[in-house]
Amino acid sequence: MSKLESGRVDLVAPDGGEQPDDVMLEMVDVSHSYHARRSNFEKGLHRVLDGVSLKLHRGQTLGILGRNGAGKTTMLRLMAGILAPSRGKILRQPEARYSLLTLGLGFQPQLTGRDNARLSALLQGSTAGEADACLESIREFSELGVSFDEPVNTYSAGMRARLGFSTALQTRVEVLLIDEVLSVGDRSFREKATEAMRERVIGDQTVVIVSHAESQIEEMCDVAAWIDNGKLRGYGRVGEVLEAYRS
Ligand SMILES: Nc1ncnc2c1ncn2[C@@H]1O[C@H](COP(=O)(O)OP(=O)(O)OP(=O)(O)O)[C@@H](O)[C@H]1O
Repeated sequence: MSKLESGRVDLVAPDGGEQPDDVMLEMVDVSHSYHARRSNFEKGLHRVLDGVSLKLHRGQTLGILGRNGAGKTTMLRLMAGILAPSRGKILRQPEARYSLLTLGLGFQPQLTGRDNARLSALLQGSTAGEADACLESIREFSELGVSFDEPVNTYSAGMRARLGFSTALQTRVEVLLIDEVLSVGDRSFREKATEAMRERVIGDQTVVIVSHAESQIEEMCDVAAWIDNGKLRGYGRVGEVLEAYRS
């Protein structure tokens, strides 16, 4: 893997040169706008991100900070390739897998927890054998007991969160993009989930985390990006960015 890939078409870095192998993702002057129904946005567009540039190196854990509506989830969706930027480029390693973990989304309510877990694993690129092999770990970690084999539409919000997190934890991809998955469930499960995620990010896993829990960002991340009003207001070592964010 010597070059980063932007979307499905651009196979070269913006300057046409080689990107170092350890850069797993690069955002180059990325802006994103949504079509707005409200007329107070210029030309019917709501610009959520404005000229954001950053690089994510292999093994780094990047925390994204910002107030409600700052554009954090949008940024993760752009990084995952679910959204295409309105302007700028997002470069990825062509052979690496990028997976966005969010809770509560993507479950088929009529299917059981087990079948949803299997489906998620398959959608994230596992083979049928790999998906089946991780079901027991998911059942055990989720502590759902017999409910694991009940339809998800009978679950409470907390039970869905347990299933979502336990499934996400099994995901084996090169770049893990995590949206607020550690802020749900009851306290004991949250602590267990945080500990499991901490073990995961300490290794050479490349991770991007969005969380409103500043302490989690401080503890798990080595770099942070602070998004404010669509712009990158701070980017660098987590301690320094957090200090600026809090002041
Ligand atoms: N699909 C969409 N269509 C139109 N506007 C959207 C869409 N998704 C998000 N937005 C708007 O974009 C802005 C940023 O949303 P985003 O979800 O990225 O913020 P966030 O920082 O993750 O917020 P929070 O911390 O509240 O989860 C918000 O003003 C939101 O209303």
